[in-house]
Amino acid sequence: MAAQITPPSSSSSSLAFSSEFNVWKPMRCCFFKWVSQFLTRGLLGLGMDGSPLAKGINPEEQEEFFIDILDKEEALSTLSITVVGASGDLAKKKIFPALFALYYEDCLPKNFIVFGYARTKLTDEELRNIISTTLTCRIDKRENCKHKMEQFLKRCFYHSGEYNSEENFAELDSKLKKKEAGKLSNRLFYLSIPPNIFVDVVRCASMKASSANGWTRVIVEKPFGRDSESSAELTRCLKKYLTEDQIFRIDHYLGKELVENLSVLRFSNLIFEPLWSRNYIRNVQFIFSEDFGTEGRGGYFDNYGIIRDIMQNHLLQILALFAMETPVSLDAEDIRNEKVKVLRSMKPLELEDVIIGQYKGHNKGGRAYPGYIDDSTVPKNSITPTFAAAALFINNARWDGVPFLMKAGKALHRKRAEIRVQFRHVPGNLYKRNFGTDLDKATNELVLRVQPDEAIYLKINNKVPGLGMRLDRSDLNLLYRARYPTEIPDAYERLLLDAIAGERRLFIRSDELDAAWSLFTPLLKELEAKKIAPELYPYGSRGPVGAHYLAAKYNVRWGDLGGEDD
Ligand SMILES: NC(=O)C1=CN([C@@H]2O[C@H](COP(=O)(O)OP(=O)(O)OC[C@H]3O[C@@H](n4cnc5c(N)ncnc54)[C@H](OP(=O)(O)O)[C@@H]3O)[C@@H](O)[C@H]2O)C=CC1
Ligand SMILES: O=C1O[C@H](COP(=O)(O)O)[C@@H](O)[C@H](O)[C@H]1O
Repeated sequence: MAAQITPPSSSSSSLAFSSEFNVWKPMRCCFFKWVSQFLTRGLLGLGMDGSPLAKGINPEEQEEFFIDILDKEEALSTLSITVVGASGDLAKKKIFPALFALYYEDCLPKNFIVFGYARTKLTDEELRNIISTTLTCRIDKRENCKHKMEQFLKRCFYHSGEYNSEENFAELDSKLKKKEAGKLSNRLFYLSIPPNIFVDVVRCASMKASSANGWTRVIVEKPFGRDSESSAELTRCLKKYLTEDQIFRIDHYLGKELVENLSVLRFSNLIFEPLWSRNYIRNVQFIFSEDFGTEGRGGYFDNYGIIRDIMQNHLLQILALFAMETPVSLDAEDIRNEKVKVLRSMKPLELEDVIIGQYKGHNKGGRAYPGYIDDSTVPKNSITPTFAAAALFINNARWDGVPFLMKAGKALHRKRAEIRVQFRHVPGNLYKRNFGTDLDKATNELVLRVQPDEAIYLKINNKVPGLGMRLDRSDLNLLYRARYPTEIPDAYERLLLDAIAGERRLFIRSDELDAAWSLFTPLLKELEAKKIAPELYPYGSRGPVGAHYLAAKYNVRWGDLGGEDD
């Protein structure tokens, strides 16, 4: 009987010995052990003669043997990544730098090329000049950085074309083919473009620039529609040209280190999982704040607003991961099945459980900060929310009655994203009288600070050292920069690597998307139909007071506003 193999828990558990296994370096570094375990204990265990194991050679020789196979396979295949919308903000700010970081870390296959595609007329050299300004060696004081950048830029090319022109995509295809030089070609398209042209690009790319002999995948950026109907329509149109397996809907919050760690924390530590329910948890808070406004993205933002921009996707995805039942395995489908179940167990949001706000101009320290409607790309009478707070509930046995609060806002007093878990009071607490009247302040709180300054800390009650019996609140604090010397990779690096590996765990499946929209669509329609005016809050403030009333309605205090840097 073949021995049981446990796939690695990191990003490529779905890699199997299929055609996808046309081998590149990250698999070597990250999964070599698993690969060799599989081969030696699996295939070889089934009695393949001539194997290194059968020949009785040592582990180093085995490793060399497999690396040799991987090298041979790698030499025969290519990866072409086309960034559609290469002239845009996201491409420059995130995608090219993430690709370079992967290259620097030796995580891209030996044969890879990157193509920028957009309408703007640029030469290869001009694209290289533009992107070179945003490439950085992620980790300080790295050797060879300049040389690596030059090598990376030599692999970057540009093709100018219209987004709805099959002819222009056929030209791209010819250029790709030339560079791929007859090897097995895998092609990844990253749609870093406004959503109104997603379908045109997918149509042209799939018809004229799909790989003829390898895989073709498309990373789709948000927004995935504005509501249930438009999202379903987008999915329907994308599926005319692509299968669900080819579509990688990206939510970059799922690629953040602390979000990735949420499941590890919960499922690999005995102390958390037993507490993870209504029996011990009083409420959970998902908080996103930025200390800047829509600067430059007002045109896009005004059509969406903060609920669609942050809550319906980033915060809801984290909530689903937080609240899901234990998945059968770490496989993408098992995890996404559990997330869908949570989303489908939730009550759609109602107006009375939501408050919205919009930032207004404010003078501080002799500086004038503009209001949202001062943005030249925003209509003067806009009532689009730049802040929202909401209370959500999961109607299942684990979470019945527990408020899940979300808060998201732009132009607030600081930049922060965190998950806060507030626990119940200690029943019959022996030290009750030491806490004064405010027992809520004495409950435990677990905080996962997603950014900045990643940390996990647990607020506990502790005796102040000394002869008396005075208690205070202290933190058991896992501050990442103090504990881990390595730089944390950007979310886009992780997600790009996963898309290349065919790992779908951190991408949104279409039924997840439908369930997410079902929760928010009725509310969004009501807000728009009733033209509900947002509560104004000053740029750089802590947001509208309405958020406090909403929390108070459910006996909750926002954990991020507790003082002492919370
Ligand atoms: N920027 C960000 O921080 C984030 C962006 N996103 C999403 O990523 C995608 C890309 O974002 P971003 O780079 O900011 O977008 P941009 O507005 O910068 O657009 C990207 C490129 O698309 C082309 N383009 C822009 N508007 C139009 C239009 N109306 N019709 C046709 N082409 C157009 C332009 O290229 P050209 O004129 O050369 O063809 C532009 O350089 C969007 O879907 C956005 O929602 C998601 C998260 C964060
Ligand atoms: O998706 C989006 O995210 C960014 C915030 O991302 P972060 O990784 O910098 O926290 C937000 O500014 C933008 O409005 C939104 O579209």
